[in-house]
Amino acid sequence: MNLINILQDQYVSSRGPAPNLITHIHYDSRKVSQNGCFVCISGDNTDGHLFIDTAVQKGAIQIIGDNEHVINEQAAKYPFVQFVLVKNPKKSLALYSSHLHDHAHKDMSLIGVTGTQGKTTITAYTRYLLNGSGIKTGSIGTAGIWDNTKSLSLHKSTPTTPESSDLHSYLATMLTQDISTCVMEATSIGLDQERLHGLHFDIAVHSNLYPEHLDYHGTFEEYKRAKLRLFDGADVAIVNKDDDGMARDIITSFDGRIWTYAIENHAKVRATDIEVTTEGTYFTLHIQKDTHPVFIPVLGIHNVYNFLASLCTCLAKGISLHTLLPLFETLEGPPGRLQVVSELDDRHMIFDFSHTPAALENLLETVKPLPRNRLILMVTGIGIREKELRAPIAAAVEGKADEIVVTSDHPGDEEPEDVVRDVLDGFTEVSPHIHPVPQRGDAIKKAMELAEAGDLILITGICMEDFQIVKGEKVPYHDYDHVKDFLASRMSSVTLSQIGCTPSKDMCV
Ligand SMILES: CC(=O)N[C@H]1[C@@H](OP(=O)(O)OP(=O)(O)OC[C@H]2O[C@@H](n3ccc(=O)[nH]c3=O)[C@H](O)[C@@H]2O)O[C@H](CO)[C@@H](O)[C@@H]1O[C@H](C)C(=O)N[C@@H](C)C(=O)N[C@H](CCC(=O)O)C(=O)O
Ligand SMILES: Nc1ncnc2c1ncn2[C@@H]1O[C@H](COP(=O)(O)OP(=O)(O)OP(=O)(O)O)[C@@H](O)[C@H]1O
Repeated sequence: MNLINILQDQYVSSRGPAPNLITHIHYDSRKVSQNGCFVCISGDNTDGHLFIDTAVQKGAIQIIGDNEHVINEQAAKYPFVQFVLVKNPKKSLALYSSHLHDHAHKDMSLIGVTGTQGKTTITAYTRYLLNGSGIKTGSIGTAGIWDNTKSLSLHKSTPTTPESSDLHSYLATMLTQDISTCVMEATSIGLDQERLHGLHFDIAVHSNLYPEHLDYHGTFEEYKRAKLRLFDGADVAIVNKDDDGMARDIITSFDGRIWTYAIENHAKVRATDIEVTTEGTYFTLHIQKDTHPVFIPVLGIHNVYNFLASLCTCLAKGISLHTLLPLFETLEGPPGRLQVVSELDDRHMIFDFSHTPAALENLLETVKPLPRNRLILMVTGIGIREKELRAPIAAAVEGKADEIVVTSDHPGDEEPEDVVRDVLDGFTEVSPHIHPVPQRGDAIKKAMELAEAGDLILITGICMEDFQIVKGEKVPYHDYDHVKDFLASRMSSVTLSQIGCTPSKDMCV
């Protein structure tokens, strides 16, 4: 085992016997087992160097860290274990993980997507368009780990950009399925924590940049700096010219080829004459001097931006517009992002992931132009996190819908009634049009009961997975089951037609 080959410039020195075989690598002592390598990472709460004893007890035969004093001390205590001193444990974790997975990423084309909003959607659109063009493409991000056809049931240790040890194993899994391209979300936190260290991106995609995660990054400039790292060394940059946040920074510093897209400004690829309907969005697509009328079955101007980013990515990959054009009208987004689930006779129903006051305000702006009668809105307080957002959620939506159903999502250790009460506290007035319904499934039915002909039912919340977290347990749960139950009980014959998604269990749960 040549540590310099594996750890490259991160290697400093080593002590103790070189292991014959390392079977796995982990940054959490609790997850290490026989013949493993444990990487000590200094975090926000604690320091991995404190858990070397546990890792050795669990079977670690190699320890990597950057605290020379602790590494030397522990090497004397455990002479049968190899201790490796490195410059940066997170970069070392990435390089070592790549080695353990035979550098699968080098046999794949990687596309990274970064920005404050739109990453999940751009990732899903790109995956759809590339697969439709005959390029076997997987994806990694908030919507899960996907091969070219389905979501894979692989464990995720982070919400969006995986730790490098997981990331390399996902890529290796994809390669065994002959997947040649992977499109992945690159979050500022993931980039900052070196989860993508050592990967080469053929294409780096930018959506937009607004202040977010400032508690983590400290300043907007640091947040931007983290995002810009995706573009270091990439061959092609896809840039949203309408974004004031970081478009200029990329354009002025990027060395490779640049594809720009925009709605407001001049760009290589542009959309004009946008018309949003309940079925989807019509616009004129401009690619340099050529124009094409286009329909995509998704809603919202922001999704036109996301589509343009994905289209540029495909064009930059060398796919012809001729190949892509027929795919537009069946474009599929990620589950629960303005997902038009069904036309219930003469009513409309949309699921959206919005669960913060800002996202709900955005969502309500987006659906404003849609032709409809009344708006029936379901909002949720979340039990397992963001308790402080419950009352502000009420403030964000008060007076903006005809009927508001308030419910709970992932109640966790709390009673759903208490979660709902916290949301209700945020309304300034008591109203017969505000309906507290603590159980999420019952709340969906209530929203459907309230709707009449021509009404739009907007179901929001984070319940995109197939479970609810209740008292520490993952309880199986699907929103769509409640839609179906309601329809079965109330309607003799209904056509559920999908726009922008395939009817499936993972569609709206
Ligand atoms: C806030 C944040 O980024 N946390 C990450 C960070 O955790 P931390 O600094 O709190 O770690 P810590 O608890 O101090 O522990 C330090 C080290 O000791 C280890 N440890 C700890 C206890 C023990 O008994 N044994 C042991 O080995 C820990 O595994 C860790 O390696 O370092 C850990 C190890 O590298 C990460 O797994 C962890 O991500 C957690 C899971 C997470 O959820 N992060 C979120 C915020 C995140 O990354 N989100 C973004 C999306 C953001 C967006 O929405 O845009 C993402 O890309 O997923
Ligand atoms: N291009 C965009 N511009 C502005 N807002 C957007 C854009 N794309 C999506 N949004 C808004 O952000 C929400 C989340 O979209 P999406 O999941 O694609 O973004 P994301 O960057 O992956 O965020 P997250 O990591 O929180 O999932 C959408 O429901 C929509 O309200």
